[in-house]
Amino acid sequence: MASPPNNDASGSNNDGTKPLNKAFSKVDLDGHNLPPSPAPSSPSNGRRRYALATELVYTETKDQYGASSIPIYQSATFKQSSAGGGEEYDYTRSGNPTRTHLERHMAKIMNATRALAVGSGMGALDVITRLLRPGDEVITGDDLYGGTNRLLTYLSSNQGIVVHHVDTTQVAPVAKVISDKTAMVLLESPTNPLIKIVDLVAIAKMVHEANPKALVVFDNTMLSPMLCNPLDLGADIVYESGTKYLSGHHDIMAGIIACNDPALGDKMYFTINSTGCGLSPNDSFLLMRGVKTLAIRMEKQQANAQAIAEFLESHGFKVRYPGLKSHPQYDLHWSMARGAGGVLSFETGDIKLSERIVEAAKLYGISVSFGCVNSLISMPCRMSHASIDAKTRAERQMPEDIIRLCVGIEDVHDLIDDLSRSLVQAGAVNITLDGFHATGTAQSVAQASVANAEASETSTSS
Ligand SMILES: Cc1ncc(COP(=O)(O)O)c(C=O)c1O
Ligand SMILES: N[C@@H](CCSC[C@H](N)C(=O)O)C(=O)O
Repeated sequence: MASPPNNDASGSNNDGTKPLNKAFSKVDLDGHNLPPSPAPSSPSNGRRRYALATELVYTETKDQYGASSIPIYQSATFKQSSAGGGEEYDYTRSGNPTRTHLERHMAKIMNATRALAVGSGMGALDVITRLLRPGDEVITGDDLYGGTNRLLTYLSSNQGIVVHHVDTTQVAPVAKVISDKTAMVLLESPTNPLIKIVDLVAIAKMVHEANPKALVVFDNTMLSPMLCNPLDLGADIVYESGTKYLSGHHDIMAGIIACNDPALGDKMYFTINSTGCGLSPNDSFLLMRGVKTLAIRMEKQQANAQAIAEFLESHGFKVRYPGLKSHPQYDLHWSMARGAGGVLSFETGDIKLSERIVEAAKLYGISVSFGCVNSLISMPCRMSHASIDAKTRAERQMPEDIIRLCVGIEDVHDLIDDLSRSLVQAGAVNITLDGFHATGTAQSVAQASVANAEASETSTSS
């Protein structure tokens, strides 16, 4: 995993569990020292016995033939021994053994007592927002995944829900709008695509004090349970798009919801059974198979992302990535997370230039989504966030030229070579004797961003 800022020798594993043997647990496969957990203690609540990488692959299947991989129970119905029923399963919409196996595994991985698997990340948010009633208020961020923004806009236009979009990187803007009508505070971090960091711990504390009935809901798609356990940091409900890191191969759509309150879990299960959005047996199997390699994929993806972020920054681009010390919320990120993840974005200052870079790339597929084993490149304002109208994007200061890189597990030299070639081919860099440097617009964007960061540092310290 990438290194957090402080490097003491407290002796816990990088996912917060206690090592049995310090000598081995603090050395990774390459013999480098592993950093200790920067996250606040991150207790396992008694559900996880081993380090997360071990728990991801360790499962107990209860199968009559001792199958070591959960079978796909591809059946809509289950026979009952009598008309009275009473068996665990009757109908796959209500429950299916393959899905149950995945849900129990995910609960363990997410430090939850209950996990629920549905057909997509948006399906997960739909289930969660059905806890709301007309007149309820939701507080959320001003840099949100486009689909989340679209669902919230629908709820406010059609379901009588009031939605406040505020800057959730700080507590004060949330505290300003919280009231006894607030039913939900919906957070996402790092935000997609501006890679802003949300202070979950401080916001959850403030929300629970100001309105104990309000639920703090956290979208952990960008980090995955490998890097962050929001339930340990104050969230009441956490959800993720299983389409991304959890499954890891962009071959399924899935969503996972987790919580520690049995009553909340029952309410959300009621919605899943009533609406029929539970994950199919086949996709439950694929998600179960994919999640076993999450630790090793994430380790490689974020090591590659770190190298690419440093490469771009060293050549004068304004890069947004929480693994870079230049990220304005670097310390805050590392206080909550065990790694920086595999998504970064950078600006060029020119939409056409960004288009040329994206289209010149060969190894990076032009595609939405992230978290899969192969690298992707996109222009969020045209693609993943196109459902946010241009005026709102401008109000929220989303640069139209922003390029998002979702880094995979390829050889990092190939990835950097392909990016360098694309930058040169697009005319984004000048080649000089001492290497190459961002040209005109890209360079002035980077310089302006340094000037802005220095100005905001001066204004906060004065
Ligand atoms: C941060 C985030 N949350 C939720 C979703 C929704 O997930 P899905 O596409 O699986 O519905 C996405 C992407 O789609 C996302 O980027
Ligand atoms: N056309 C889709 C776009 C999906 S974006 C997927 C992913 N979350 C990302 O950020 O790339 C839609 O309208 O939802």
